[in-house]
Amino acid sequence: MENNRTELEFEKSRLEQTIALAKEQLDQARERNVENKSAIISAKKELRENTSHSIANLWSSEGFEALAALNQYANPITDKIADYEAVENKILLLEKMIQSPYFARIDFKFEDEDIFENIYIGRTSLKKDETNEFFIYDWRSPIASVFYRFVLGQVFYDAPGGRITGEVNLKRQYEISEGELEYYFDADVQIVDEFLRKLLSQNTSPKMKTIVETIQREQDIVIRDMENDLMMVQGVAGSGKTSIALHRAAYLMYQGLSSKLAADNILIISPNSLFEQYISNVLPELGEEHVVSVVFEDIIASVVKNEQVQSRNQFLENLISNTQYRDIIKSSMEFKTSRQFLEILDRFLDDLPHKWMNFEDICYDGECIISGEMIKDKVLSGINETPLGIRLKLIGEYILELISESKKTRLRKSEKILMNEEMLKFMELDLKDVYRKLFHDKEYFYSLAKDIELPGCMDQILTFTQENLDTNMLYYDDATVLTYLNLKIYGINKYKAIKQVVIDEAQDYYPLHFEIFHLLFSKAKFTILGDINQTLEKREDLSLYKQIRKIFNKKKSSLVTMDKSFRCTNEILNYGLRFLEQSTEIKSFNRKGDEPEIYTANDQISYHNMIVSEVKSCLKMGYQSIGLICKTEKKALFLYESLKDKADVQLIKSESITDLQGVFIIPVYMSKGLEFDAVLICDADAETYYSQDDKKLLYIACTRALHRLNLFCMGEASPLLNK
Ligand SMILES: Nc1ncnc2c1ncn2[C@@H]1O[C@H](COP(=O)(O)OP(=O)(O)OP(=O)(O)O)[C@@H](O)[C@H]1O
Repeated sequence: MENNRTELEFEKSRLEQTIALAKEQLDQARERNVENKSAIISAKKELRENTSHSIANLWSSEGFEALAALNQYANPITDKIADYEAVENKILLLEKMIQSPYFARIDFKFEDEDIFENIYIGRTSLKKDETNEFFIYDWRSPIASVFYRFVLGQVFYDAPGGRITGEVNLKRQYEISEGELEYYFDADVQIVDEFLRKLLSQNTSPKMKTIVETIQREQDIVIRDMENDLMMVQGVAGSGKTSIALHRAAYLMYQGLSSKLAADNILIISPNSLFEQYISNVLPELGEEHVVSVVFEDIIASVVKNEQVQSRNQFLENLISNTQYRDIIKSSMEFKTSRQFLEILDRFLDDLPHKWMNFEDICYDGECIISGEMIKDKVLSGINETPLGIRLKLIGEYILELISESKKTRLRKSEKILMNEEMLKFMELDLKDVYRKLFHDKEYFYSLAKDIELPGCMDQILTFTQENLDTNMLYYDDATVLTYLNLKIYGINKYKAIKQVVIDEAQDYYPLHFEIFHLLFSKAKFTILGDINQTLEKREDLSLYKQIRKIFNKKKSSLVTMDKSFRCTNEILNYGLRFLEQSTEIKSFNRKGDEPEIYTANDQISYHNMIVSEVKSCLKMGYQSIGLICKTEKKALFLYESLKDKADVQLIKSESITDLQGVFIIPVYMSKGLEFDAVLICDADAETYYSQDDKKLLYIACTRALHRLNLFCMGEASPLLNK
């Protein structure tokens, strides 16, 4: 008892000291930014006073001096602004730190020393400048890995200088809020599990949360991996893949301090904007504000310009809806993103300058400057070193030089543009037009596809694509192919700086997508996370990861499997398992809840009443996020129209961006990656869910629920619900 009291006193006093130090540094940082601010204002004034004339004259004969003068005044401002921003960032971190400086402590003794040191671990580090003493270690620091990976006893961790061994005789966890120590406990496996179970049984928040306090050993191994150029994770629903992806990005940033990795060197690729919004809090909470995140459509838009492209959500809506086009859309996507079609595309690319370009003689003032045959030779001679589009540009410039020479004077800019538009037009490639030709000339298509295995419905795919390409919209599958062709023909510089790419929900990409990632980020390292059981309208097995490995062809790669789900209760997880064809080993965190129930109604009114009554019960139970999942957007819209006057519900459509707090109606493909306290699968009838692919949708829908899951249907329940 006495001992406990002194321990508590010790912890309280340690917390006070830590907060006092953080406050001192906060005051200093604030002071510094007051100074920075006034320095920026006066430097700006000086710039205005001394350079206003020069800016106006920038393009005149004294332009260069004006520019130099401008630089002389502008550079100090830029430096001050950068410093101001860095200090602002520090202020934010310190403000958070004062509220809750650390969450864990380990007492660690280095192998060759006698004394155990108290290592406090928090979201960011705190060091006393005068003594260099660490009051808090960042959770990403090498020594902090001991907390995540070991219980008590002999331990080790890998530091930049090599492996360090030692001993741990205490592991303690804290709950500190608003600067007050709420409680602490000394951790052994059982207590830690209990702590985590309690944490997981809380209600979800509108945005994804960090998990720094409870990262599991196997998760930590992936987060900190620096050995592999390609790290792949196959993890069951709710096993923490997205959490790992984000914590890994934060870890890479921390590591980047020594390897000069900046925020714009990391790219996170998310499945859609809603998901992007859902995860947008995690990195800032971990102190990393600026990591860039994109969705695949952003990539398409940056490569295929000036086209109206069908969104992925629109594509999925068509793919999943039970319309006459469902099969052909699916076959077309599968084929166009397959290795077989890739081979055809590569043959087509080789063929472009032979078959699809007419090289004409270039004549100027009655004189033949260069023959078409010669241009063609030049194009073909360097085709392996430089992409075709770039080569054509270079040769175009060379021809303009030849014309200048024959004219014996330099061509003016306007003349060059005119010649490009008139004489060299045949050297331009309109890729969409060329791609259209591939599908319009069936005989040619089949000649290219010689010896390649084609799907039985190849003819239908050709006709379907022809028709689509004749519309104003570029369909998602064709836009993906055109992105590939564009990259092969022109290359791209935009993503040259990217050194680390993190791809979540990898199971939804096809081989062609991975080829595109490979072309875009040829020098980058990849972290790829997915679940072969959560595909949309496609079958996957572990060979997905083999394919990825083959496409990226990295020196060192690894595949880690995660089979423990942190999200759902036992009952929900077990219910979801019935939809998996392959027997998958999934462990739950042994959290208990109610068994999911199926409710059927014979008419619309009682069907809607049942749903409204369940929503009310969920709200009464205190659940803050409730997801009403429908198969498609069309069905979601219909349900919304029927319920909106009976309950406070919101509809999530293709491009909705919102906080997930409240009651939502959402199509299943948009619910991927998200989670809700309670889920109602609203259209679990036999007409809606019937195929093998639909089973995966049901699996995805069920595993969105943390605490409560129920299924509703009008008419006959889907036979897929039977075990
Ligand atoms: N180590 C952990 N400690 C606490 N919570 C965790 C941990 N790992 C995961 N979780 C929680 O489990 C839930 C699922 O995590 P996450 O969304 O990252 O899983 P996922 O594998 O990406 O799921 P899905 O594939 O179904 O989208 C989240 O609420 C997350 O906070």
